[in-house]
Parts: sequence; C-alpha cells; structure tokens
Amino acid sequence: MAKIQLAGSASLKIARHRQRVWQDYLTMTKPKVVAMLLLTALVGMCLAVSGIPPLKAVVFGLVGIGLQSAAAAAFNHVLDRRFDAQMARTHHRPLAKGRIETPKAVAFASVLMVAGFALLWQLNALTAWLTFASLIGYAVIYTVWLKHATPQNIVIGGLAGAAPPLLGWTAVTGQLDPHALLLVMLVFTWTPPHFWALAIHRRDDYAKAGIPMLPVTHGIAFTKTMVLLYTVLLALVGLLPWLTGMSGALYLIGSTVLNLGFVAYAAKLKFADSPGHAWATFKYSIWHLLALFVVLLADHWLQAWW
Ligand code: HEM
Ligand SMILES: CC(C)=CCC/C(C)=C/CC/C(C)=C/COP(=O)(O)OP(=O)(O)O
Repeated sequence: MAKIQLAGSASLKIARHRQRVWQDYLTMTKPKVVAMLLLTALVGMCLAVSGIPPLKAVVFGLVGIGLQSAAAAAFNHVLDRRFDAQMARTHHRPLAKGRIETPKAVAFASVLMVAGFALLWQLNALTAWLTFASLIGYAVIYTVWLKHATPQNIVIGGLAGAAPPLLGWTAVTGQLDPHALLLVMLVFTWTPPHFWALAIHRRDDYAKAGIPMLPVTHGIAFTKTMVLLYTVLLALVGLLPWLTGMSGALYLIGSTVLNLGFVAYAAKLKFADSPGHAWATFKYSIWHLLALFVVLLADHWLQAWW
C-alpha cells in the first residue's frame, strides 16, 4: 500500500514537473504579444485583397510569422537573462531563474526560427526575408544593442514589432504596397506610448538594471510629455488610412474614438496623474490596438460587401 502511494506521488511530481517545463517554454515565446502580432498580420492579409485571402497564405503566413515571432521572443529571453534576473517584473522568467538551460533555449528558438522561415519560403521569398529581418531587428539589434545604447531604443526597435501587418500583406500578394506601410506606421506610432506608459510604472526596475529607458535618462515628466505627443501623432497618423481611401467611415469613426481615448489617457497622465494611471494607460494601449485592428477589418469587409 505504502509502495503504491509512493509511486503515485512520484508520478504526480513528474507530471507537475513536465507541466512546468511546458509552461516555461511557452513563457519564452511571449504568447500574448505574439497573439497580438498575429492579429495585426491577419488584418494585413485581409486588407491586401477585396475578398477572402487564399487559405494557404493565411495558414502558412500566420504559422510562419508566429513561429518567427516566438523564436525572436525566445532569443530575447536568452540574451536578456542577466538583466531579467535584476528586475522585479522579469526575475521569475525561466532563464533568469535557471530553470531552463541556455543551450536548450537556443536550440528551441532555432528550431522555431528555421521552421517559420521554411513555411514562409513556401509562400514567397520576400515575406520569408522580411520576417527574418524583423526577427533580427528585435532579437539582435534591439535586444543586444539599442536597448542598452539609447533611450530611443524602443522607437527604433519598434519597427520590428510594427512589421507584421506588412508581413501579412506580402504573404498574400508577394509585393510591397504603400497601404501596408500605413498599417506599419500605425503600430510604429502606437509603440512609444504603449511602452513608455509601462516604463513610467516600472522606472525603478529599469534604473536598477542599468537600462537607459526614457524615464530613467530623461525623467518621468519628460516621458509623460512624449507619451502625450506620440498619442497626438497617432491620432493624426490614424487619419491616413481614411484620407488615402484605404478605409471608410466606420474606420474613421472607430479609430477616432479609440485614438482620442488614448490621447485622453495620456493627457490625464501628464496633467492629472493619479496612482496606477501609468499602468492603466499601458493596459488601455493593448485594448486600443486590438480594437483598432478589429475596426480596420470590420470596415474593410463592410466596404467589400456594401
Ligand atoms: C519595441 C517595442 C515594444 C516594447 C519595448 C514592448 C514592451 C512591452 C513590455 C515590457 C510588456 C510587458 C508588460 C508586463 O509586465 O505585463 C509588453 C506587453 C505587451 N505588449 Fe508590448 N512592447 C513592444 C511592442 C509591442 C507590439 C508591436 C505589440 C503587438 C502588436 C505588443 C503587444 C503587447 C501585449 C499584447 C502585451 C501584454 C502581454 C501580457 O499581458 O502578457 N507590444 N510590451
Ligand atoms: C518576426 C517578428 C515579427 C519579430 C518581432 C518579435 C516581437 C516579439 C516583437 C514585440 C516587441 C516586444 C515584446 C518587446 C518587448 O521589449 P523587451 O524585450 O524589452 O521587454 P521585456 O523586458 O518584457 O523582455
């Protein structure tokens, strides 16, 4: 009886350990961020054509872009492990804690990267190379260099995270298009207020780790001003899809409401801050981007079926 109980608790322990390992590998891929990147890619795919995009392009494109984004995130975990260990927000990460060994993480990221590249190559070389360039942009140029070199790190590095709508577009058409670049501009302009709101909230963490984020190098008041300026810029850039005729009235109304909401959050942060408002602004940024791309898609399909 005792032997059976012992064997039972041992197998329970093994099952728990396995689950933990799976969870750790999943954590390394930053799944919620990748999910959002894929939404923007999917919208890029749908806006590239007037009907429904071809199934092969959607499936291979989303899986390929997803695998490469997940690989980039995993490489980021590897390369940032010592900095992550110094910050309250990230110190529990699998590599920072040493639960996953670096060579295993590198192998995992490499497999995702190669598989993602191979899938995208089946669609077209342009998408495969542009996605790979985004991976290098985030995992190497941003993580290794920009992040530690300049407080403009996330502005320049943001280009990699802004690329998926273009990647989705080229996955379907095999060609660059100015309208796809407009979608990139939207995410590119959205990124600084998204991140700096969080960086204000986590300023001391970044200072402790010696990472030159804007609130550390230029102070919180200046960062709040920049957050506000970028939300205003985003509201202006947000008009371009309508002004160029890519999007219609539904988009104009929806995006204006969302963008003015972001400006309002940023204005409150600057002029009437209250405890927790920087975090609330960061949270708003995530719902804002999600809703903005849903509105872009709804407007596109409404125009097609009208
Ligand atoms: C250089 C560009 C970017 C930087 C530096 C950045 C930074 C961050 C950081 C530090 C977090 C973690 C916040 C936390 O502790 O919960 C975060 C969360 C998030 N970011 Fe960004 N971000 C960038 C671009 C993007 C892009 C392009 C997207 C999607 C299109 C995105 C989507 C998200 C989402 C969905 C979350 C929430 C994740 C969760 O709750 O687990 N970010 N971002
Ligand atoms: C192929 C392709 C489209 C690549 C883009 C990949 C990608 C995951 C971009 C999102 C950018 C992001 C989550 C930055 C986090 O900054 P951070 O690393 O400074 O944040 P952390 O401190 O939470 O790690």
